[in-house]
Amino acid sequence: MYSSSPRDETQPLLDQKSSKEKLNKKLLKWPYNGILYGLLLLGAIYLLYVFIKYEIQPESSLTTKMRHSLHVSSIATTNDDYVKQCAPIVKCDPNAKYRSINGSCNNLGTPTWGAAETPFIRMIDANYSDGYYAFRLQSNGSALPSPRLVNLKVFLNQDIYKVDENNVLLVPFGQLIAHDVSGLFLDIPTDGHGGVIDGCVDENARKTFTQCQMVVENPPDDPIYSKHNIFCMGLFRSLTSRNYSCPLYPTQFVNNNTHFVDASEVYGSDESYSLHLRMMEGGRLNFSTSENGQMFCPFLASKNLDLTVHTNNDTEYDTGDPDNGNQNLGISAMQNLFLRYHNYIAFKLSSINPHWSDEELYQESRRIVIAAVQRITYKDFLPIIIGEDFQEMYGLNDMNIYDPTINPSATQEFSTAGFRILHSLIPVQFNFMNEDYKIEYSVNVTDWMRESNLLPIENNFDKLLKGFLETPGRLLQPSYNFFISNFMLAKINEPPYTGRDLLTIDIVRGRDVGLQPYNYVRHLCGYPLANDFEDLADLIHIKDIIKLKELYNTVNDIDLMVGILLEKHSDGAIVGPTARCIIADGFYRFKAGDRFFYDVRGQPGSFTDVQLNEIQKITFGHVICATSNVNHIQTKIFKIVDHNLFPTNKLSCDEYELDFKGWEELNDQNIEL
Ligand code: HEM
Ligand SMILES: [Ca+2]
Repeated sequence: MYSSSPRDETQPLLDQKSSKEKLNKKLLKWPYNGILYGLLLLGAIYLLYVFIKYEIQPESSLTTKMRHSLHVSSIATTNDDYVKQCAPIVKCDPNAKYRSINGSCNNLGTPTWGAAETPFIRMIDANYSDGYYAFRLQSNGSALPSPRLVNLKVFLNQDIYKVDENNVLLVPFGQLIAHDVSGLFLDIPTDGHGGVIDGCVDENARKTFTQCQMVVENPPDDPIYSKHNIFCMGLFRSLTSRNYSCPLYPTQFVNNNTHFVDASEVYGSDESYSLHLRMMEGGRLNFSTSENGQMFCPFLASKNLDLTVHTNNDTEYDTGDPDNGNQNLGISAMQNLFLRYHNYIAFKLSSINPHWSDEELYQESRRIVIAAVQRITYKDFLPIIIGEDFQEMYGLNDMNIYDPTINPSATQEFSTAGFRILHSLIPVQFNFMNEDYKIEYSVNVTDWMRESNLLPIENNFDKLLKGFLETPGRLLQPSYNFFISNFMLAKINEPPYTGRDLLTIDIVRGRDVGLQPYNYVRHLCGYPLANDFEDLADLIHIKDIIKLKELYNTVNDIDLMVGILLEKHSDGAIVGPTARCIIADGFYRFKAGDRFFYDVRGQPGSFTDVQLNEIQKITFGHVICATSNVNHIQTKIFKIVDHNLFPTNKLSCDEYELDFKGWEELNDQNIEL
C-alpha cells in the first residue's frame, strides 16, 4: 500500500533509463531522499522516545522544571479537614533544638502536620460506595472479588524461586522504616470478657459491629484452607478518626506513629511512653542483658529458651513500637540493633562530655540515631527501591530541601499499597550464619512470629545479622511467598493453616481505607487512563490482564495493590512506575517536609558543619559494627558481595569508626573554676 503512494517517486525514477545523467542524478537523489526521510523519521522517533523516556524514565541531565514534573500533586480535597476541624492548638517553641517525640511543632505554621495520631493524607479522595465508609463496589454494583480468590488466581501460582542481587537485610530494614512512618491500628471488638468477636465465626456480629464486616470468603476449592473447612478469614477494620473523637467525612484513618522518618519505633511516638523506655541515666534507653552479657531491649515476658516449644510466654521486647516491634525475628533484630546503637552513642558522648545531663545525652544521641536511620533510608535503601536515576531526578538526593509548604504526612496510598508492595520481598526463611559464612540453621519466618526466643541465645543475634547480610534476597515479583500467603501469624501450637494470607489482607485493607482503584492512581502518576483492560498493556503483562478481566467487572475496578504488584519494573527500580511514584512522593514528603531532617541548615536543630561532616560518614556498616560482633561488612550494605571473589568490597570494623570530637563541649563550670 505504501509503495503505491503518490509521494513515492522511486519506482518510476528507476524505470527511466533514457538519460544516463538524469538517471545518475535521480539514482543519486533517490538514496539521498530516502536517507533524508529515513533520518527525519528516525529523528522523530528518537525525539518521541526521549520525550516518553523523560516522562517515564528520566535521566540525570534534566532541568529542574522537568524534575518537578515528576512530582505529583495530591488532588484530594479532604487533606485539610483534620487541621480545620479537629487539630488541637499546640504552642511551639520555634527555637527548640530537638524534634518533639510526637512530631508536633515540626512545622511551625501547622504544628500538627506529621504528628502521631493525626490522619494519613490522601493522594486522591476516598472511594466508598456510600461516599462515607461502606466498601467500594464494582462498576456494575456487585461486590469486589474475594481478595483471597484474587491472590490464588493471579499471584500465588506465579511464585518464582529465584534469588536477587540484593540481600535479605532489605526486608527487616524496610519493615523498620514502614513502622517508622506508618502505624494503622485495628478496631478489634471484644465481648466484654476479653474475647475477640470474629465476624467469620459469628455471622450476627457482622450486622452488629461494622468492625467485623471485613470477612474474606475463601473460595470453596481453596488449596490450603478449604481442606480444613476454613471458609472465611475474619479481619478487622482499622481505627478511624472517629475513634479519636474526630468525625471526618468521608472516613479518614489515623497514623499512630509520627509520619516523619525519625526513629519513632525506637523512642515511641508519645511523650509518656518515651519516658517509660528511658533509663533516665547517662542518656540511655532501658535494656536487658542476655546470659552471655549482650544488650537487648527490655525483656517483657518470662523467657522460654526452648527452641522447639512455643508458648504464650515467649520472649517479647519492650520497644518504641509496642504494636509491631515483636512481629517477627527480623524486625525484632532491628529494634534491638537501634536500641544498642542509641546506647552506644550515649556512651560515646558521655565519655567526651561527662558533664552532660541525662537529658542532653539522650536528646543528642537520639538526634544522631535519627540521622543514621535517615541516611541509610535515603542513601542505601531507597535507590534500590525506586532506582538511582529516578531518585536523583526527583530531587530526593538534594541537601537542605526543607519546604514548610510540604505536608510531611504519609499518604494512605503509600501506607496501604505503595510501600506494602515490598512484602513480596519477604523470604520464606531467615538464616543464622556464623563468622565462617556457614549457615548453622534456618527458620521459617512464619514459624517465629511474635516470639523472639531465638535472638538472645548465645551469638544468635550476630548470626542472624550475618545471615541477613550474606543471604540473597527473594526476587521482587508479583507473588508473595507461599508461606506468608497462607500461614502468617498462625496460632501458637496450632497447625500452620490457622494462619493468614498477607496479600489477602493487603488487598482488603486497601478497600477498608477507601483507596481508589489502580486506574485512577496510575493516571494521577502520569500514565494514560485505561479505557479498557487492554489499555493496561503499557505497564502490565497481557497474561495478567487476561486474569484481571476474569475477576473484575471493568478496568476501573482493579484494586490499587493488585495493579501495582503486576506492573513491570521501571528501569533500575524493583517496583513499577505507579508504585515508584507513590513511594517517591512519600519519601519526598518525609524529607522536604521535615524541618529537622539531618542535613537541613540554618535551623535551631541543625548540626554544626563539623558534626554534619561526621554524620555524613555514618553508614549501616558503622551501625552494625558498633552494635554487634559482625565484622567485614560490605560498603554497599544491601548487596550480596562474594567474600572470596571481592574481599576488598568489604571493610573491617576499624574502617567504620566515627569520631565524636565535633560534639565535645567544654564544661563552662570547669573553666570558671
Ligand atoms: C517478615 C516481614 C514482614 C511481615 C511478616 C509483615 C507483615 C505485615 C502485617 C501483618 C501488616 C499488617 C497488615 C494489616 O492488617 O493491614 C503489615 C503492614 C505493613 N507492612 Fe509489613 N511485613 C513485613 C515486612 C514489611 C516490609 C519489608 C515492608 C516495606 C518495606 C512492609 C511494609 C508494611 C507497611 C507500610 C504496612 C502498613 C503499616 C501500618 O500502617 O500499620 N512490611 N505488614
Ligand atoms: Ca516516625
